[in-house]
Amino acid sequence: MKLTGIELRRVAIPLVSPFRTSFGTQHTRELGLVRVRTEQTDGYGELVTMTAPVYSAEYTDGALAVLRDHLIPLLAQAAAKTGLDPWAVAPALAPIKGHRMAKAALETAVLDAWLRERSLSMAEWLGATREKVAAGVSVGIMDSVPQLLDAVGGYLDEGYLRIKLKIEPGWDVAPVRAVRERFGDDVLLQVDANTAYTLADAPLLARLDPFDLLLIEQPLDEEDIRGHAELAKRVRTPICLDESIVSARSAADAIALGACAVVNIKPGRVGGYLESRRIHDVCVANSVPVWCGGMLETGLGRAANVALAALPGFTLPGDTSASDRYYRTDITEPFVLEDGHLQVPREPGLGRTPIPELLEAVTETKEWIAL
Ligand SMILES: O=C(O)CCC(=O)N[C@@H](C(=O)O)c1ccccc1
Repeated sequence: MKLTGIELRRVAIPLVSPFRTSFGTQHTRELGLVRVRTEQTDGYGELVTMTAPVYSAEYTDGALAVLRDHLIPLLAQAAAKTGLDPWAVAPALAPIKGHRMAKAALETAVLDAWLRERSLSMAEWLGATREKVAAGVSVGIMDSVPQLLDAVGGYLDEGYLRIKLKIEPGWDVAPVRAVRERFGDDVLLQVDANTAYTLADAPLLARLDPFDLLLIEQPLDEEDIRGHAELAKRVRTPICLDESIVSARSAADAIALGACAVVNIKPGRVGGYLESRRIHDVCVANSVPVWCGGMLETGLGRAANVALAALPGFTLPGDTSASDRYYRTDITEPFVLEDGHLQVPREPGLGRTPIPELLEAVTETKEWIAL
């Protein structure tokens, strides 16, 4: 596949409500967009970095710079010789260390274009086995328990099949207890700490055990694999890793060390959808259930995540919520919750394309790089 140029955009989309996690509160989602132009079509990849490097070391302006100054020149060199297929992208970018979200955006754009040229859907190419995926929803830290209960009640009324509560020290046992007392024991419920605790908090985290949670997500520092393995011996609730899992290798290591019983697969965090499928395969081989995490993606990244979540090993509802969980207006045709599920796109490529006037309305900067 011959590439003719690449466009980088920085977009800023207002959130329908502030989203608070243990590392801060977001009012607007500032992310990047990569468009790869080939002789026949366009391909899109979403850059899921945060505005600041608070979830991981990457951040949007830095990722756009590394794309412009390092990753795209390398890709252009590889493409100039033999054209480019999706599985050749990661090897071409390997000389650059890290920057997995930036690499994921570029690889996904190339994959999208390659699929569109062949009228293949992402779901078909990945090996999806489902036509729709169960949708969970992530609920931020709130100012009060009553406010949280209103939010959870609203999402359950909308039909979400799983509730994920963000927690941090001082906002953990009480909100979980309140949700259980109000909505009962049958609601699928899990918590996400985003690395906010230490092993010394094991007794506190064990106080979550009576609430029959599906999992506790990333309680400790992303580099504390041993700590998670020790914590798993001191709490009954299954440990799930997010920030710690950056590749199939790190997933295999964490599983072998007993650091996690569940894995959140986030394509941007692990360098793209090809590596995501490898992590899925490693987890399935170890009987470790996986679910698809989210980075408040627009309909573009959301479409790819829904296709990924349709693979057989994704047995838990993921953070693949409807578009209106975060955005009043998505930049693509929105994803709509239907009986607690999202339909897996079967159109060529990601199955969603930006609506030009909506994309322009949220574009802060854009630049074209001819190849
Ligand atoms: O539904 C979504 O897309 C967001 C799910 C979610 O809570 N993501 C969290 C996370 O830590 O997993 C996150 C939010 C914002 C930025 C980074 C991560």
